[in-house]
Parts: sequence; C-alpha cells; structure tokens
Amino acid sequence: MSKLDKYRGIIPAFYACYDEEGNVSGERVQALTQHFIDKGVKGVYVNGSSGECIYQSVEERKLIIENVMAVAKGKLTVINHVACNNTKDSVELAKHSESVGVDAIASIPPIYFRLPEYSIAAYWNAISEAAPNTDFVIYNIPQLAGTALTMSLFAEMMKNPRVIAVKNSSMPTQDIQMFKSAGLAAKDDFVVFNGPDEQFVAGRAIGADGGIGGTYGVMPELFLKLNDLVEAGEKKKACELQYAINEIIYKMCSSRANMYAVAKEILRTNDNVNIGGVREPLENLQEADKAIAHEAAEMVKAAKERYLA
Ligand SMILES: CC(=O)N[C@H](C=O)[C@@H](O)[C@H](O)[C@H](O)CO
Ligand SMILES: CC(=O)C(=O)O
Repeated sequence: MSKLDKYRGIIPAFYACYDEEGNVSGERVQALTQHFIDKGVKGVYVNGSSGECIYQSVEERKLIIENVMAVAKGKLTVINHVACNNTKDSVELAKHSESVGVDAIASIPPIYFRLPEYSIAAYWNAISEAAPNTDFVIYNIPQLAGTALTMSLFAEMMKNPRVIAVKNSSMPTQDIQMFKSAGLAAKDDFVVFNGPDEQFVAGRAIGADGGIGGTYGVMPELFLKLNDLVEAGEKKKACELQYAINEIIYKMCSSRANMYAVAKEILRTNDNVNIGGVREPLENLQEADKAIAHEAAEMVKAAKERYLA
C-alpha cells in the first residue's frame, strides 16, 4: 500500500454551490459533500474549473473548503485547487488549506500573461512552500490556461518533494504516459489523473491512476463502474460504458447554457440536490436548456439501469 493510494480512484470535480441569490452557500456545500460520500467516491477536487474558482473571491473559496472539510474529513480524499493567478492570494489559500487539513493542494499555471517557465515554477513552489506538510498537484489544462506543462518545467517541479501528481486535462493521452514515466523515474511513486472524462478508459489504459472529472458529479456510479471494469481488464464492457457516458456528456454540452448549469439541473432532477445556478458571465438555463438537462438526466438513469444491474 502506497501513501498515494488515497488518490487512486474516482474523484469528482466539486461544483460551485450557490443559494437562490447567487451567494456561496456553506449549507449546500455540505449537502453536496455528503452526497458524494454516500455515492462512495474516493475523493473530491474542490475549487477547480468546475468549482468556478476564477469567478470567486479568496474569502468565498475559504468558506467552500471549510464546509467541505466539515463533512469530508476522514471520509474523502480532498484536493483543493488554490490558484488565484497572483502568488499572494494563492499562497493565502494554500496556507488556509493546510490549516483545515486537506490532503493536497493543486494549481494551474498563471494565466493571461505568457510567463517564462522559471516564473511558473517560482509561482508553484511559493504556493507549495506555504503548505509545507501538504501534497501538491500540478494541474495541466493548456486549452484553458493557455500554457502547457512542458517536460522541462515538469522536470524542474520534480525537485519539489511535495509534488506527487499531475492532473492532466490536455487532450493527447500520450501526455499521461510522458508524465507518468518521468514522474516514476524521478520518484518512488507518482500519480497521474485523467482529465478528459470522455477519454477515461484510454487515459487509464495508458497509465492514469484514476481520474478527476467535471461530469463525474452527475453520474458517479457510472464512473465507479467504469473504473472497476478497467481494473478487471474488461475492455469491451468498459468501452461500451464509456460510449454511453460520452453520449450523456455530448448531450450536456449541446445546450446554450454553460455545461455546469446543466450538471446542476441534473443533480436537482435525479438526486434532489439543489446547489443553485452558475455565476455570470457563465450562462444559466433557459427553458430549452432545461429540456436538454432533463433529457441528459433520463440518459443517466437509463445508463444506470443498463450498466449497474
Ligand atoms: C476542459 C475541462 O474542463 N476538462 C475537465 C477536466 O479535466 C473535464 O472533466 C471536462 O469537464 C469533461 O471532460 C467534460 O468535457
Ligand atoms: C476537473 C475539473 O473540471 C475541474 O478543474 O474542476
């Protein structure tokens, strides 16, 4: 058993939880956390893209992780994404994360300005130093961040003993292999998380230890089953379930509204968990989007009946 086994499995990306006025709701954060515990997932990835972190204040992000920890402590592996695009605020969130006892902190690179690699490394290392007893996860999501994790930057970050994983959301699954191989060459153990939910089976096949995903939250049972099939070497069944999951994701992405608004409507419909809407400029649901969300919710139910029997 490795110290890093707590990261190996299905880790839903936590959604932003708002009240009816659009304010962060601690109560709803706790309800969603409990919902994920009941579903049996390995952990949660808080305050990431799916958590709408780039539209939230430092204080709101503290409130969110405090409420997650109030329910999840000892029951889930908790990874808190702390990047704020400036070192000072990110350091503050890293410190706070350690004080509330998260398992790991994570960070994207700084966005907007194209910074040299030594500045990105300095940013990540400053954040990591602010949580000296907490694991650190590099978040590689070049299509949104505008900066990719290169092998030279990765090699530089391997010098930091707290860096234990990459959450890889780039589209080439080969990137997973590259980080996994280089990580294991540098350290006794190293974790790579699959990012693109639509490629879970492929990502696991090429070396991902598990996954962190933005759509797991509306169908955790299906991803848990998918992970079991991969572990059992049931390639044909795994592909069949992956295809069914992908149809659900394509449906979720077919609305005018933001995908997370659709995800929240599915949670309300299928699971009776109400975490509000999305924060502007993300687009909330109009009637046509609600119909799409309800179709997706039905597809989730049908897939559960078909594949979990
Ligand atoms: C670009 C992006 O946001 N990727 C997420 C994290 O890696 C995924 O989990 C997606 O939300 C998911 O694959 C749906 O497209
Ligand atoms: C995985 C993902 O969607 C997130 O960063 O929240």
